[in-house]
Amino acid sequence: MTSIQLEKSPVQTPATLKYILETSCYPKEHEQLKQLREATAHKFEGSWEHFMSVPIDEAQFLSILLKTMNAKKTLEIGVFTGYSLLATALALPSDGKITAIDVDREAYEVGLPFIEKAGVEHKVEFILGDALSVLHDLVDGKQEESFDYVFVDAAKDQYIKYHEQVLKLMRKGGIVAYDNTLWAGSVAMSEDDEMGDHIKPYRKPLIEFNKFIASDSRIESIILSVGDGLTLCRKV
Ligand SMILES: C[S@@+](CC[C@H](N)C(=O)[O-])C[C@H]1O[C@@H](n2cnc3c(N)ncnc32)[C@H](O)[C@@H]1O
Repeated sequence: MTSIQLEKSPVQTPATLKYILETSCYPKEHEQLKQLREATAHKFEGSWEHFMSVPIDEAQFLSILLKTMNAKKTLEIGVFTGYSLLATALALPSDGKITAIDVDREAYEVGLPFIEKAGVEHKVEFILGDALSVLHDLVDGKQEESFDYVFVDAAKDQYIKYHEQVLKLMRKGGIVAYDNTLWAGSVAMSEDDEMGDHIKPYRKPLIEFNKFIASDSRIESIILSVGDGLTLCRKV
């Protein structure tokens, strides 16, 4: 797992990231998160999906953020096997809720036993479906201004569209976190630079998203150099 995270980080040197993981992250990782991470690595070994879970340092950062802001009602867009979902559920109080959206139930079911073993499945409502249409349903279902925190980690070319709906759903002062906004460093490269085939298609949409967010006066925002780039937005 260490080597996967090292390949994934566009901003840390391998030595610095190894140091962060070994000194700060692995010793504090919840046992069920560790087991979920290992089960995911085993199930998807050798495939590109191997890289989809959020890195441990990012999950631990978000966990502290959730606790600091006393978040209770949360939303996750893009679940995969549930590493960020379980990290969020563990950070919420016992009456906290996380609505989790994904088109892939099979992947969610890989992580579900660990969510159950951690005793936090009662906080999770999994909704199978396309994120954008579920977001519209939530808006139509009168859930506006009710979410404290939203984590976005699904289709990278839909982020601007998600943003419009998410802003309606979030309360003032709420936080939305967008994952992968540095996209393996490609957002800072030129089109002709060498990059993997899986990186190219989403480079431009993410550059556009980053520009859009920087000029959106409805939020305060910052791109953090955590993991593959994490943009935090606070609704003003
Ligand atoms: C990067 S993974 C999420 C990783 C997850 N946050 C974690 O920590 O393990 C992206 C997920 O988004 C889902 N996804 C992609 N497009 C989607 C869409 N249009 N609607 C809902 N889910 C989508 C994929 O099925 C995949 O599980």
